[in-house]
Amino acid sequence: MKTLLEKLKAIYLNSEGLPPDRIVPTIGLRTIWEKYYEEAHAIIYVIDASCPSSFEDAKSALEKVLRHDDLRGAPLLILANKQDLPNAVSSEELARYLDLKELGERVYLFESVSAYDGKGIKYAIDWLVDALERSKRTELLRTRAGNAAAGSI
Ligand SMILES: Nc1nc2c(ncn2[C@@H]2O[C@H](COP(=O)(O)OP(=O)(O)OP(=O)(O)O)[C@@H](O)[C@H]2O)c(=O)[nH]1
Repeated sequence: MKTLLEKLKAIYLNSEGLPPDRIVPTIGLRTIWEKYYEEAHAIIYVIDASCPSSFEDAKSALEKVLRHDDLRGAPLLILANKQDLPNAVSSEELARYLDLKELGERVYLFESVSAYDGKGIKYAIDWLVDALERSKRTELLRTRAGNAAAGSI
């Protein structure tokens, strides 16, 4: 995700972004995910598409995220990352592997991307921006944020 965020900065802010070899690994972030759910407008779930042995874990972690009440109605973008690697599976294949049953009415997209060469990222983020513009959840979060700001004056 960090490599991807640097690429996003590079694409959307026209800045350089850290090169991949300057990005250090995060340790133990998963335990604090839930603290952010309530305020999240969307879910971006990044999967290493070059590593099928990790798909089962990725699937159960994502299913748990999708079951969480605090994320109800949040648009879901699932990124099949590392498409620059020859063994990476496509977003369609990944969708078949994951076979998510918890999608319900949720707006979602599986997209093939590479945080290294930038493939697919603009398309995916443009899709997300559009989904957010139509999202009831975003409307609700904005109203809530507005009320909180008004209350603090
Ligand atoms: N080939 C390739 N490698 C990538 C890509 N994106 C990330 N990586 C590499 O995958 C490893 C993990 O990337 P991170 O961006 O740190 O991913 P993360 O999920 O934040 O990882 P942690 O912080 O370690 O949990 C790093 O060695 C990256 O250089 C990609 O699109 N292509």
